[in-house]
Amino acid sequence: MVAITVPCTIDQIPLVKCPKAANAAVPTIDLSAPGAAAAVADACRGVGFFRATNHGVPAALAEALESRAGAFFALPHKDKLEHSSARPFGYGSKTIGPNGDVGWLEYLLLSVGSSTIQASSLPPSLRAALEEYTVAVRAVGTRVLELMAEGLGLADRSALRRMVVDATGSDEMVRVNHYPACPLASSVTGFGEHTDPQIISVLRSNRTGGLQIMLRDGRWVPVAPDPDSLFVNVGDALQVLTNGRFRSVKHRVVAPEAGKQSRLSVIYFGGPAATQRIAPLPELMRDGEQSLYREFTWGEYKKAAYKTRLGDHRLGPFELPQAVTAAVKENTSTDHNCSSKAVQPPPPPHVAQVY
Ligand SMILES: O=C(O)CCC(=O)C(=O)O
Ligand SMILES: [Fe+2]
Repeated sequence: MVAITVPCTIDQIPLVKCPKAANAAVPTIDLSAPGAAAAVADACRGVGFFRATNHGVPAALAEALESRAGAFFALPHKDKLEHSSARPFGYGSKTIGPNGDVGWLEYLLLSVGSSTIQASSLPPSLRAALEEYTVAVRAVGTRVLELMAEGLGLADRSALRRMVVDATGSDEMVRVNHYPACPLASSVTGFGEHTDPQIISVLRSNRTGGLQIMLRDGRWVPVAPDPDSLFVNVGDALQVLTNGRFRSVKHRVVAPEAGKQSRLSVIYFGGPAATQRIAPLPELMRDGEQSLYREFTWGEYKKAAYKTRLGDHRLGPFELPQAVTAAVKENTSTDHNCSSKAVQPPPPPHVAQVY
């Protein structure tokens, strides 16, 4: 990435440096089809990302949210700033987290408690649309977590779901990202590369692309937008719970170029309660298999992660030595042209922010 200096309204937003690539062949899984559990597990073992169809979220809910969120982002900047007081939650513009990450976007980051959005000051129609959508997307998260447990062969099909949707004090969030077309340059970072920290993320966007994922061989590839589908990605906590069987996928967003429609995405993040112990599920461990990570609680992870940058290797401090050796072997065998930190030997032990 190369930093550019542009007028202060943009500040210094890095460019994304990557050759043009064909759209990713994202695994597509019909959530209600027989065999969905095995397909989900395959996708999570592979790229760590899949497209979910037949997910049950009514199109009207997503469209209502899209139009109300669009109206919110069209408000004068000073009106939107009134919603930015409850950091890290609320409205944000161009800065992501407290540690210097910037992107060509504005967003609302909201905490979900008992299915309700914790943001009483939002315009009531937006809040209502967010709540309805959140209830529906949580149900998708529940179904996906059950399919994951089944696909992993866990006897207790509720083992993952219980950590997120059934747990008191679980760490669920909804984020609405708005990426206006960027008039000053192309390939401008919308949302810098990162992995999502939680257990799962469920994303929906409008018809404007920009999302890219990193394949296992280190290549960055664009994901074609599809407003009728939901995209699920494995988060860091799930990578640990499965002792690396499921892979937390690196992803990023490139801002739309001048003249293009804005990108609007809504992401549900399903994380556990602060006291939840995060360690490989004993039932998954084969005889003699060693944990790749030292045990931590979700609260410890978040605390460490808040101190770091978006693209940092946040699981690093929790990896045990054999995990680092395996990662070096994998990374040094890749060959590609994209600039990316993930194909370097693992960085020193520090972690990225949880946002
Ligand atoms: O806006 C997007 O499409 C993805 C954003 C993202 O990765 C995130 O909010 O964690
Ligand atoms: Fe993300």
